Amino acid sequence: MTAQILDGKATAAAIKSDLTVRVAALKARGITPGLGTLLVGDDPGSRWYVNGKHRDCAQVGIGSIQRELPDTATQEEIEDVVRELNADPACTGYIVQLPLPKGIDTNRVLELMDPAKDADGLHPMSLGRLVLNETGPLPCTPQGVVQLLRHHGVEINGAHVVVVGRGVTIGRSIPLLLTRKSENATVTQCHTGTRDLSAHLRQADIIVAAAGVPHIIKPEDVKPGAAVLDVGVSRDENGKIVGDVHPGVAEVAAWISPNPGGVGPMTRAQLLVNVVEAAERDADADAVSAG
Ligand SMILES: Nc1nc2c(c(=O)[nH]1)N[C@@H](CN(C=O)c1ccc(C(=O)N[C@@H](CCC(=O)O)C(=O)O)cc1)CN2
Repeated sequence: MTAQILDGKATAAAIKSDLTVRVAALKARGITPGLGTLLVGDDPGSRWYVNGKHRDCAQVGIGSIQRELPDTATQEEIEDVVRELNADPACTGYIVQLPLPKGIDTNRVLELMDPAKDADGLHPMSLGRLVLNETGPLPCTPQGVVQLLRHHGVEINGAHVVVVGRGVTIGRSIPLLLTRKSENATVTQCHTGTRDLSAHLRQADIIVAAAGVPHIIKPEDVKPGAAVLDVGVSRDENGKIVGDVHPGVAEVAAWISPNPGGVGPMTRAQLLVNVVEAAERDADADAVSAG
């Protein structure tokens, strides 16, 4: 068997094309959605991601607000920029690019964000809304995974999904999304404390690998016909991405997401979805209050 590709680039392009129409409709109502980003430090990877987010905004017609601080920035300096973005009327939603430099209390920064402007779905209020099944921004990478599966017609309803990893941006929240009634999956979450990871993986209809450990998912761990999503990003000595999934898995799985070109572009597309949905919610609320 050679797996079919869960094509994140093409799926993200389709989402962005839909968003272009929705942004034009907002502009016709006098509203231009704006995405703000705060980048602290000069990590080339983070800078690349942030620049990509602004390129995406330009593509669909969303405005950009780009804020940067050096890696010597103090907690107070970072929090001052967060307050400015909270107050900026041009900024519909924003993200603080993670990770922040060592010594910065990330949770304190995220908690200071106006939850109504949380474009990442990582504010405690947004995560709480997800637990309570309320409307709000969804965490971008986990929702990117769900959309990638849906777009390719991979059955999630009733599937046994094994998630490897428990990091805040992905592993922690993906079971919350997949166990909603609309998705209806059964989820096993594995992590560094899991005994016999292979035994869990072999039961999975869908594997979401977000461990950040190169090639931790081996062909012999995968049930023939499973769908395998590679969310892990490690780098080799030449800076090339090495995912969590061994290339040989493509011979066993029915579906596989490439890395790069799989979940990464979906993360960026979902960020734009969150901004446009926030602008649409604001516009509808304004229309109601105007009578
Ligand atoms: N505030 C946030 N910080 C971080 C998040 C996040 O969702 N919010 N996730 C990651 C980084 N990230 C988004 O910020 C991100 C990662 C990867 C991609 C992407 O498109 N990757 C490409 C390949 C890129 C390359 O060659 O290096 C792909 O997979 O095709 C987009 C966004 C951590 N921080």
